[in-house]
Amino acid sequence: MKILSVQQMRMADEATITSEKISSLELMERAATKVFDLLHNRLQGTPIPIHVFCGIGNNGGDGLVISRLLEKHGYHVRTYIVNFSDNRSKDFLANYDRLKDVASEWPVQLKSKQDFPTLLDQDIVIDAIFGIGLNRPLVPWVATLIKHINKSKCFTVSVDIPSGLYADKIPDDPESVIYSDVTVTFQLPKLVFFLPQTGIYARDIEIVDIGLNREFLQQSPGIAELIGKNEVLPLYRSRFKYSHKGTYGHSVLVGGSYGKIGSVVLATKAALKTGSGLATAYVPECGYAIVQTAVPEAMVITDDDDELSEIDLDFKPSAVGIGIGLGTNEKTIKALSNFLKNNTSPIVIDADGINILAKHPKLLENLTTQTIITPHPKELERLIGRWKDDFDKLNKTIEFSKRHDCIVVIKGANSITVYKDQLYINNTGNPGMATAGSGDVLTGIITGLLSQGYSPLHAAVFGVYLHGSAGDEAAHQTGFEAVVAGDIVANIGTAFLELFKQRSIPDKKSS
Ligand SMILES: NC(=O)C1=CN([C@@H]2O[C@H](COP(=O)(O)OP(=O)(O)OC[C@H]3O[C@@H](n4cnc5c(N)ncnc54)[C@H](OP(=O)(O)O)[C@@H]3O)[C@@H](O)[C@H]2O)[C@@H](O)CC1
Ligand SMILES: Nc1ncnc2c1ncn2[C@@H]1O[C@H](COP(=O)(O)OP(=O)(O)O)[C@@H](O)[C@H]1O
Ligand SMILES: [K+]
Repeated sequence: MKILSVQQMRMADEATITSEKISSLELMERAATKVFDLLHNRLQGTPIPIHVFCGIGNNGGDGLVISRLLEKHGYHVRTYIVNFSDNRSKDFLANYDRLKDVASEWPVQLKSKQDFPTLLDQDIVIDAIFGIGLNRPLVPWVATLIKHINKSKCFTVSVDIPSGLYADKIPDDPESVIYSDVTVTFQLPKLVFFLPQTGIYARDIEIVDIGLNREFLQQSPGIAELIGKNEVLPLYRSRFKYSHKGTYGHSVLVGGSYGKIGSVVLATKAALKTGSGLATAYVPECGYAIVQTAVPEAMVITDDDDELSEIDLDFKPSAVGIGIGLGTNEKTIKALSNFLKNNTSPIVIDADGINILAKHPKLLENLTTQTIITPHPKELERLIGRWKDDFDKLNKTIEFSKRHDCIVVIKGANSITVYKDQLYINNTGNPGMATAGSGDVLTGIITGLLSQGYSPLHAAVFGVYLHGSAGDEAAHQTGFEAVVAGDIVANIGTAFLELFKQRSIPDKKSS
């Protein structure tokens, strides 16, 4: 699913209004009705007090439509107008008039702190103060109103975007943004919902289709792509009946040091479980018995040291995953450096491999095109330097990717794969995956996909998706806390099966 910029969203609005020959007021009615339907569906007429806070722009206009529909359906509604400006939008005013016809109570005008209502814990708040039109810092009393709403324990539903959150930059004051329980967003998700600094405000997202012009949406380049099942299914390459293990490539996992051989075990298992035809672990001598015992399906090549001092292969691997548990001593740096100079196989670099690149940036010149680098935030910082905020982080990563023609997977809750200007935001995974060795499994999965002939970009995007999906399955079985990296490996198969699962249709009652 595409993610558009604010300007592109506004253009999509216009394109819809023109092509359908409808007014913006009708589009507002359509959008807000979708929010009402969702609420009504969940509340089923429950007489809970609902406080609808409306700004004076089109987000506020949506709020007024929602208030009117709630009133019509007998809900206990109180509407507030947050008068942060006299510049009321045309569609806000039209809906203001329409609300007055049905409202049992006149909307309450808020102009300062003295006007704030008391909110009880069990009440519901609809947040329609600011939408994607927020373009400057809040005046102090509106910031205080947002804090007042946050302080209450009301269940808060934000319309389109939590108020106080810019769609395209981080907030001026992190405390002056609505922490919404559910954000009902129009047509497409917003980039800020998936960044660590801003995703915290939109805990749960519901995307409602408001019928924006399909042609425009398809043609619009977007600023990022949200990766879900629909996006990865076309990437999947099926296996042929007359294939053999050679068809699916030979993965080589290079890494490990004394006390860190487990990382290579996890990655090697993951490569095999992802479908690599053959897998070889290249480890120091101390890892020999461990890998042979833990992964009998794999072959092992050793270096006669406790840390790798040479990486010498007498065959060309289909794919290489390198850096896991590697250590960063001088002889290992030399070994990696020599290896990268001569390597022409598709490659994933992780962990200490990244740390070595960060310390010796000259090595970046020797990377094969579209090398995949999979840093966690600390490793990324070593690689690209400090960033001001999450947007700066993305820009610096884009810059790095362009400069070195590499694919960078920024790992985290929503891992983001960056290739030049393109951002792919992953939507699988869970906090149970914040556990030792989880990243080693990802390296193995991506290597396994590369070995089967997936292009580097597809291997990265699909691999990150599968990894998260396997983690979701693991968490489903054990709960977040008990997930260990081995459970993610064990569920890679289920993650593949899940791709082809049809949604179950409820059984028809037998007559
Ligand atoms: N896109 C879609 O598909 C559809 C969109 N729809 C809805 O429209 C929403 C966007 O509406 P919007 O453009 O009227 O802006 P909104 O967020 O209501 O802000 C109001 C105005 O406030 C101003 N302002 C900004 N910052 C300020 C500040 N700090 N303090 C004071 N004032 C400030 C600024 O105006 P300015 O003063 O700069 O002229 C701004 O325009 C969108 O999120 C969705 O809910 C649907 O109805 C239909 C389908
Ligand atoms: N809260 C989270 N939600 C989803 N995925 C997560 C979360 N925390 C970590 N992960 C995933 O787990 C992996 C952790 O990688 P990494 O930090 O390199 O672990 P390790 O070095 O222990 O192998 C990444 O793929 C990351 O995206
Ligand atoms: K809002």
